[in-house]
Amino acid sequence: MGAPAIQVENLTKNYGPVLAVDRVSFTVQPGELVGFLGPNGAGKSTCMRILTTWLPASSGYARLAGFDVMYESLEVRRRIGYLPESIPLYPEMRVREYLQYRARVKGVERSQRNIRIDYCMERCHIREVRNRLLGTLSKGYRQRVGLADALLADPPILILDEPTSGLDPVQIAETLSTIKQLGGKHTVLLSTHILSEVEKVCERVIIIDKGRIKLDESLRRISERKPTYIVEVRGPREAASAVLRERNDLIVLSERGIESDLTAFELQSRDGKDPRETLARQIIERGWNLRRLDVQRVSLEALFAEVVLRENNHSGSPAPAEASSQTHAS
Ligand SMILES: Nc1ncnc2c1ncn2[C@@H]1O[C@H](COP(=O)(O)OP(=O)(O)OP(=O)(O)O)[C@@H](O)[C@H]1O
Repeated sequence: MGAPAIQVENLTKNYGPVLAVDRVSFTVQPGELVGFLGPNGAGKSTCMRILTTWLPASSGYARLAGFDVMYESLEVRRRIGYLPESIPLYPEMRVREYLQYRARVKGVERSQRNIRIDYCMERCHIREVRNRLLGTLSKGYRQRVGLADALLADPPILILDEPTSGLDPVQIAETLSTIKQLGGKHTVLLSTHILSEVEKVCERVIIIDKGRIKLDESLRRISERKPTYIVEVRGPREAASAVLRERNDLIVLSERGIESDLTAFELQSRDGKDPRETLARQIIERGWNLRRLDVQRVSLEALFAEVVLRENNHSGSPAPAEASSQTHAS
């Protein structure tokens, strides 16, 4: 295998007394589509600015396509497309004119310029605004012009800082589908606040909080993590607890009284086998009632809650285990 597309080693950034990025290390292989997730102020934009050579690190290093961001910044810039969080556009320029200017700056061959511009406008759904002044565009269209700009020179690596910010739901769906199609051919590092976007588009997630990496795992492995079984039994609590704890194939993660004779248990299977049917039989055979028996798969939301929210929330309330359709991390 050649050089990783992105290699980050002990990257640290201080803004005066503020430690924004704290010894961050990760590697992204060519063609991977990685979600970079974290609450506000986690350090995502700072990392992305360092990776795109716009900001020097205080210590540590990063290499993109094998080139050092600090000492070989021109080589790095040639190989990346960057969509910053706020896009600096020239308000008096028209969309197509702006992309022509950007294609020139990026050194796209003259004979290829119009082909690339048309392709990127099509991909980013901005053909209909190609003659509009940038200053008159909505935030959603500005964002998509920024994405088209990032794609212009067909760079192998795309660094996208909140590409769906300001878009309406239809535009979000279109942009996510565009980004998904870019994976494989391009390496994509995508920062977002929205967990469901990562689930829809990415193969892997890196969660950063307070400048430190809290999780770096593929979504497939997350989905393969052992599920939790929720059982609510109406019957004598001590006896019900003893029956569940006697089973060698189960781990009782928690036990909580809901009413005087109603108890909720959180269980995990030791051997990976689904224990629901045997559990139901045991409970019914003893003449108790089974009010609830379900399985909760590990979701990104639950993991996010575990690694970020629980630590920040000193109330100690347990993390929710089920994903909602769209959850904002901040
Ligand atoms: N120029 C700066 N000067 C001082 N502190 C800064 C500067 N830029 C960012 N910070 C601080 O560094 C930390 C990380 O900020 P950063 O913008 O990288 O986080 P983020 O994860 O991108 O957040 P958001 O999602 O809100 O954009 C925050 O505490 C922020 O206040």
